[in-house]
Amino acid sequence: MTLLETVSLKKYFGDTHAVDDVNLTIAEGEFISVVGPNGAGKTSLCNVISAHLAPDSGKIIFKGRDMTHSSVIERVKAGIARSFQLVNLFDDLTAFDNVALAIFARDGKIRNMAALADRDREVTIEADTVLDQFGLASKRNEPARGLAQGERKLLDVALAYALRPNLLFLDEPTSGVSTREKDKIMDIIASVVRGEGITAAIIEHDMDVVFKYSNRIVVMHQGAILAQGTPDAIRNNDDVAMILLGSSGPDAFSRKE
Ligand SMILES: Nc1ncnc2c1ncn2[C@@H]1O[C@H](COP(=O)(O)OP(=O)(O)OP(=O)(O)O)[C@@H](O)[C@H]1O
Repeated sequence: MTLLETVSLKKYFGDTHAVDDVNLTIAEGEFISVVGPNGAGKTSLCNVISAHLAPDSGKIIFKGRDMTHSSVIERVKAGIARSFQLVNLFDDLTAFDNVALAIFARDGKIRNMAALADRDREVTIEADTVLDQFGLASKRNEPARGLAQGERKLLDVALAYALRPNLLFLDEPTSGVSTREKDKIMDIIASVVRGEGITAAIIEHDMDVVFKYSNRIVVMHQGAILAQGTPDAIRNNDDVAMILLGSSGPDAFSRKE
């Protein structure tokens, strides 16, 4: 079943066509990657889908509802959450407090102090479960600023996950970490999203990560979708290799350390 559909979506910055007539459909349960050279429009597309940017024209349909003009909060409530290229943590708070705050933010208003105390117990259990799912239980009481880069990336994804989305959009979840850590981070993310039946879309530059974890790859170039298909189809698409790596053929995609 279709979860998200963009219809002729456009976002221009002056003469720059950051998102140019994008028709993207994401089905429930998919794990897609959005790839493309720097400036292709990947983050702009994500920003428009999450309401961090308003489109110039086009539509965003989520769960069959037209959400084009809805706010970030309305989209989070509907089930769209995203993480950012640069992690967005409260650095002085512990890993636990970061997750607990995301859970409280998701729930909104609390009626009275008794309700707050009850909720506090539930949130503690839920936040500890989330930390455990993301392999961060042993870092529970450490301030976010003291965590290693890979742990910070995971905590950032955990905050988006704590919003209980149906669609989780992750902007470069493995940027700035070593190749070995990338696989560890992606194994954890893939296991959580698949285990919970969450639909995921990641923006990613490392094609080994993209080929390993995606069911479908969407290639953007100059704001538009240049190609999309299974990892095998994209691996063997010479136009895609030319655009992404400036060379042709499947060998262009082997990881270079
Ligand atoms: N706020 C903005 N104001 C003006 N131009 C912008 C703005 N945001 C993005 N752009 C431009 O829109 C185009 C698409 O940028 P975007 O960041 O979406 O690409 P990207 O594919 O995510 O790139 P990268 O892989 O480098 O993150 C680029 O030419 C960029 O300079």
